[in-house]
Amino acid sequence: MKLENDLLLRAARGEKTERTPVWMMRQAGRILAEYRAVREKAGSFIQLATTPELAAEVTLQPVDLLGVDAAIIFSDILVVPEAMGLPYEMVEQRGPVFPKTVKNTEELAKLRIADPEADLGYVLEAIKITKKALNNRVPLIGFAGAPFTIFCYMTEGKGSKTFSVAKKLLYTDPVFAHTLLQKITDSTIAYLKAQAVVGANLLQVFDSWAGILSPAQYREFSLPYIKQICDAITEVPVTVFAKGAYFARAEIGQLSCSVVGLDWNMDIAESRALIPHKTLQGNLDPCVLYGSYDQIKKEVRQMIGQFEGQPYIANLGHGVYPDTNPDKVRCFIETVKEYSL
Ligand SMILES: Cc1c2[nH]c(c1CCC(=O)O)Cc1[nH]c(c(CCC(=O)O)c1C)Cc1[nH]c(c(CCC(=O)O)c1C)Cc1[nH]c(c(C)c1CCC(=O)O)C2
Repeated sequence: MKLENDLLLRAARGEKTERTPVWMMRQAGRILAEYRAVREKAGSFIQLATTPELAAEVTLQPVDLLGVDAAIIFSDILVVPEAMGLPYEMVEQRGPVFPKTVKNTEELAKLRIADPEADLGYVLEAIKITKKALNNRVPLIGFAGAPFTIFCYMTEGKGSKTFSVAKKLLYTDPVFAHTLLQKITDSTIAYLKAQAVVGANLLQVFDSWAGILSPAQYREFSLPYIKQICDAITEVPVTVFAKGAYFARAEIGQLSCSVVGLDWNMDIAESRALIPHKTLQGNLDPCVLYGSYDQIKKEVRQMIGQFEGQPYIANLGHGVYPDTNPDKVRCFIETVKEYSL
């Protein structure tokens, strides 16, 4: 079925579009009172994420309430470790915690390759419900974490500024690290393919912790696994967003993905020179949305002007912060829509 608004997909394929498509990482979430109400009703983040009807409901909210050009399925990157046998908890005000972690060969041997139908059926069901409710209005984005970012959580057990427990393993036991990374990669490929089969129109890979690695470590422990994912996913376009990996932009540009996501530390002109043949996505500093309406309009126009001439999808440089005023978000989205390339 043809989508009414397929700007995102055409831009992802490198086609010229009548205007720039726009969506926001973390658009389905706490910025919206309507999200907070559904989350309240669900009882917890995990209840919400594992109840397909409710996950679909909050996925649709930003399309209806903010006017974005794509929906992104409401879930989390940490559902993959859970499907491999390592459950997580979401602690209020603190974030995700894994009661058990993986640090040695015995623990690693107990993990399975995720079976999407058996272990992640609730996400696939949420995608099906969302697709029906969207009724071809806009594309639906599916996603997964990049293997290195998932490795960080599975070994460290919680968020961290340095992820030094995870990084230590890269130096002390590279064989263990590669074996775990491969298991995560195999699980992720199966999961992303399953998302495409049930209707995801584009898949984004989030390497949120790429920036903690040295260029050499990134080349050894992250890029080869993202490459496997990009090569395996032939069903729909893929976006690679590697937060903080400014040093690897040229190599990321060589992957067989369609879109490269930029964070706000990445200079736009420099990024275009390094990645000339792909669609770029990004990269407004989410803190700009704390500014005045005039400041937001000025910054957004400046950003689009710098991307002009290359296929482009407007977004923030990372997820929107939960205390952002939704009216400022609407200003961001409207300004992109008014500025036609
Ligand atoms: C690293 C990472 C995680 N999750 C995710 C990433 C990669 C993207 C990034 O770098 O931000 C991805 C993610 N998590 C969530 C989405 C939903 C879709 C979207 O709107 O983008 C997506 C794409 C929902 C969520 N995932 C989480 C929330 C907030 C929890 C809540 O609503 O109670 C939401 C809406 C929780 C979460 N989940 C995670 C953390 C560190 C936290 C706690 C921090 C926080 O609270 O924002 C892990």
